[in-house]
Amino acid sequence: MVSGQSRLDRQRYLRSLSRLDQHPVRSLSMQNATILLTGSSGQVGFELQRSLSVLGRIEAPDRKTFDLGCPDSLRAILDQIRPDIIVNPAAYTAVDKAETDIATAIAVNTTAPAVLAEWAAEHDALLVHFSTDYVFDGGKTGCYVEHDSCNPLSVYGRSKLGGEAAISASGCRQLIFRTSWVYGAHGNNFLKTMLRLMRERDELRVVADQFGAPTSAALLADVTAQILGHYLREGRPELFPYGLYHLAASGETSWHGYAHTINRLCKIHAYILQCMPDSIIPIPSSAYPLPAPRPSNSRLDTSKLRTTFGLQLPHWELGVTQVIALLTNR
Ligand SMILES: NC(=O)C1=CN([C@@H]2O[C@H](COP(=O)(O)OP(=O)(O)OC[C@H]3O[C@@H](n4cnc5c(N)ncnc54)[C@H](OP(=O)(O)O)[C@@H]3O)[C@@H](O)[C@H]2O)C=CC1
Ligand SMILES: Cc1cn([C@H]2C[C@H](O)[C@@H](COP(=O)(O)OP(=O)(O)O[C@H]3O[C@@H](C)C(=O)[C@@H](O)[C@H]3O)O2)c(=O)[nH]c1=O
Ligand SMILES: [Mg+2]
Repeated sequence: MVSGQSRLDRQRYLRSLSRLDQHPVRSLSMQNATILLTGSSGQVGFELQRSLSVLGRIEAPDRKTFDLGCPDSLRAILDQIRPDIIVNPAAYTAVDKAETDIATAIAVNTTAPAVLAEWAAEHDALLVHFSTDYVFDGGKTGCYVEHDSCNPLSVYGRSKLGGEAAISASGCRQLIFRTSWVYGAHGNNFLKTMLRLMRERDELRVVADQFGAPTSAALLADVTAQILGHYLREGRPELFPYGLYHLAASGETSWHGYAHTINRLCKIHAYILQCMPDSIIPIPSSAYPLPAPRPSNSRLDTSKLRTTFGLQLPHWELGVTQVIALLTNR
């Protein structure tokens, strides 16, 4: 039986073939690829600058030059750089602030990706985009697969879903990686907040009823580079398995479990000499009210990505161990 999703994938595939008839396929290889990278000052963008550097020439304009908050200004820069691949980790990621700064969140997370996708469709470029577990409401039992229906609980989630939808509707060559709970040595994240709070406070209270997989920016960047390597080596880009993929580290935990592991690893590294073994208190989400509700289930099923590209996704604790070792100079 052909599922609704497979039918949609097939329709998109046929649409992309008909566009390829109109525009002859550009010859592309690792030697001559130009990659436009957005958000290079962010967690994922920082790591992508490293991992993509072996694949081609990277153009990484800062936000003054390439401001996703002003989507109308983007075409001129795209016409100038003429990228073969656009990699877009830039986003409005302040989940609570987005609840009141709605117009900016939508400009950056929905309208700008739509412009990038239109340009990519017109120029046979590939758009690589990142999205989030927060497109789901968390009500599912078990892991979310790519074609599960979305129902974001927050403005951030809605604006990111809008970006996905616009890219999908453009029919451009596209890879959308939905991921979760990103952290890295560079940039701001929950792991770094915990390290700071563990030094400042005697007691931490962390929600224990939201589940997902902390995913390192380095893992996202490495997997993206692996997959782009396939794309650049593929002699017939019309055969490449474009689409939406869940991409997260394996295993799962709660934010409380994550904080507990950070604390344990810090003890191993003797980073915080006065550790707080019993002072990370599990609390329900209701005891930690925030402007934007978070989904209670952020678990992403990554089978599609692993089987399509033949990749393994390491356990989340491995990346956390590495980042803590980096941050504590061990
Ligand atoms: N962080 C997370 O936990 C998760 C993130 N994601 C998604 O992964 C992707 C990467 O996230 P992450 O690296 O953590 O994000 P960060 O918040 O670390 O970085 C965001 C980047 O976007 C840039 N940016 C923000 N606004 C604009 C703008 N108006 N014009 C140009 N650039 C802008 C920032 O620039 P500047 O430094 O100048 O502000 C920064 O470089 C995003 O798509 C995000 O939605 C998905 C799941 C979880
Ligand atoms: C700092 C802190 C947070 N929390 C809770 C609040 C929240 O439910 C959870 C995570 O908090 P944060 O605000 O750090 O995380 P948040 O900004 O919600 O992280 C999200 O960012 C966006 C960009 C994504 O796409 C998501 O995948 C996810 O990573 O932990 C505590 O319970 N105790 C604390 O001391
Ligand atoms: Mg946050």
